[in-house]
Amino acid sequence: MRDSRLPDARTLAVLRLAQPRLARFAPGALLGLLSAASSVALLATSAWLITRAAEHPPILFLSAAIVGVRAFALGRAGFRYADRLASHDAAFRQLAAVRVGIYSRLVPLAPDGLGATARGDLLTRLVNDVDELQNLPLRVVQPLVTAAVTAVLSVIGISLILPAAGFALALSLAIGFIVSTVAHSAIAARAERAIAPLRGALGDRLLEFVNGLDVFIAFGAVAERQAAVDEADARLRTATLARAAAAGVTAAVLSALAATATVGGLIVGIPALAHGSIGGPALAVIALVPLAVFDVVGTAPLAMAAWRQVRSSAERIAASVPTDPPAELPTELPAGAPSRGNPPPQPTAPDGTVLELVDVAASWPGATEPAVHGVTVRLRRGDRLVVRGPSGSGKTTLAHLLVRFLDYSGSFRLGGVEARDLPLETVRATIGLVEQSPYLFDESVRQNLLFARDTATDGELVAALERVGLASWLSERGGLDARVGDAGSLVSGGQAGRIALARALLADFPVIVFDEPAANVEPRLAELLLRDILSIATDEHRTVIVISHLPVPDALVSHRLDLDSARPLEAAGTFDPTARSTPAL
Ligand SMILES: Nc1ncnc2c1ncn2[C@@H]1O[C@H](COP(=O)(O)OP(=O)(O)OP(=O)(O)O)[C@@H](O)[C@H]1O
Repeated sequence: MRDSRLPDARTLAVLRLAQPRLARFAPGALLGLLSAASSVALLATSAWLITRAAEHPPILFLSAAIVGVRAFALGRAGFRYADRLASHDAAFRQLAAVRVGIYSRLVPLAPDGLGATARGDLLTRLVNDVDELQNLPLRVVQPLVTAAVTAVLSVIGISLILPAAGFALALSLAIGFIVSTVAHSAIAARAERAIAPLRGALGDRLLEFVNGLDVFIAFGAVAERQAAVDEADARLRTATLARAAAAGVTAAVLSALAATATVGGLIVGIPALAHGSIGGPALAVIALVPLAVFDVVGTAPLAMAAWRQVRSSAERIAASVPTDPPAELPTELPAGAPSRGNPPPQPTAPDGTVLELVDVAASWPGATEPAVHGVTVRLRRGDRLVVRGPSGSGKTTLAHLLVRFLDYSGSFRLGGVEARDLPLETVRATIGLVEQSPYLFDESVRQNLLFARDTATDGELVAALERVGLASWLSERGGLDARVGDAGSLVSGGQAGRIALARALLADFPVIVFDEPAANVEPRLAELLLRDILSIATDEHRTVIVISHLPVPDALVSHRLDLDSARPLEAAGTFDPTARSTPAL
């Protein structure tokens, strides 16, 4: 059985991270215990008081109990409130640590180590599964501790009044716990373990549905995809219903056993009353206290159920990040290690070289063959390299290795320093990548640009937009507050490309790589965009690498690189740095 297995080491590490340390957990647990004890004491004192009052003793004999009832009633609510504050505060703080822990393990994988990860499922792991972990302290550990301590103290208390009644209470509590836990597990264990993965599947299908809506509408596949979402939703609902049914059955079993415990107390208590070994008020306590104790102990079977869900979420979180990142991804220098070369603020080697690749190759995670290989090129400040090659020849792969999304073999030097000896941050501050479909945030134009340099003034932002030919567009749209829409849906492909260019200029990368910057632009405007990119870069003495299948005039190009996958391995992509301005395409 799956539940009987111990969680594996990675799941245990996630669970350990989710459980607040003792100093934080103890105040909430103690307050919760005081609240539960107040509940039981309130019922015991009330039962004693009402029965004793019926005997008409002098009021003096009742005053302590009257004060007790008030104190326990107030204490129960007050301790419960304080418990909620303390235990939720501890759990939420812990969640922050869990989230930061997961993000810091995910970031080194992004973006190329997450290619095979379903984004909707990843989102539910980061949101719902992490949220589920708060239940470890709140709904698993604390209720079990409270239930166990309350049960033991109540059995001791009742045993002091009448040992046989104490034994009856202990027996019914044990039976109640075992029967309700087994019943709950039989009805809902499988569903509870399935809820987190089913939630992930639903998130995934929903995200796919929303993201691909235009394609689904165009191909008449909306109904089919909607059915897929409905099916995932129905499976999740079935599992949730099974969980609710199990909770209902558990509550019914516990109520029945609480009543049985009361009857048991009366069965052993009435003869004791007849023999005069206990009084009427004590009998009332023996008969009624089990009701309050079962109220508290009844949370234990639900805690076992919560444990199944917490464990399933912890397993999913542990599995969302591989133990060892794929070898194809770059590794960061060890923390605190000085970079083996000086970070190049002006990334120019003494001989004037900005960037040099010698026999460079790179592979995608899990691939058996390198996607690009044998690339040799040397660029100086202000050089403009145009890379071309057939589809699949490794142009995007080259762009990704240049910004260190992928690791490389061979030599890749930046300002004379081997790139793998520099912190990733330094490489990415030196080389900027403008991707084929540049991502625009659903924000104003201003925010999309400030993202590159948050200290820029409005004047600098407008100047950057003017520089990339967007001045009239900007005034038509009403200035920097204009929205660009979700993923740039309110701007054209060419405008998005220009905003991305402005962003790269503002970020002030000494080297900028453009991956098919004109891919989504009609031919005439595409040529104009390419021209602008290369001439602006020339004016600003930046080094520019443009991946493009479109012809680029010789006058704008200083180097060309052909990545022809049809060529033999040793000759592919080799560029002779002495041969400047090779024939135009
Ligand atoms: N994320 C990825 N995971 C695994 N393999 C990939 C990934 N992206 C690309 N590849 C593979 O790497 C090889 C090179 O792809 P790449 O995208 O670099 O080519 P490209 O020259 O940019 O093509 P295109 O002109 O069509 O954009 C291809 O065989 C491709 O299937």
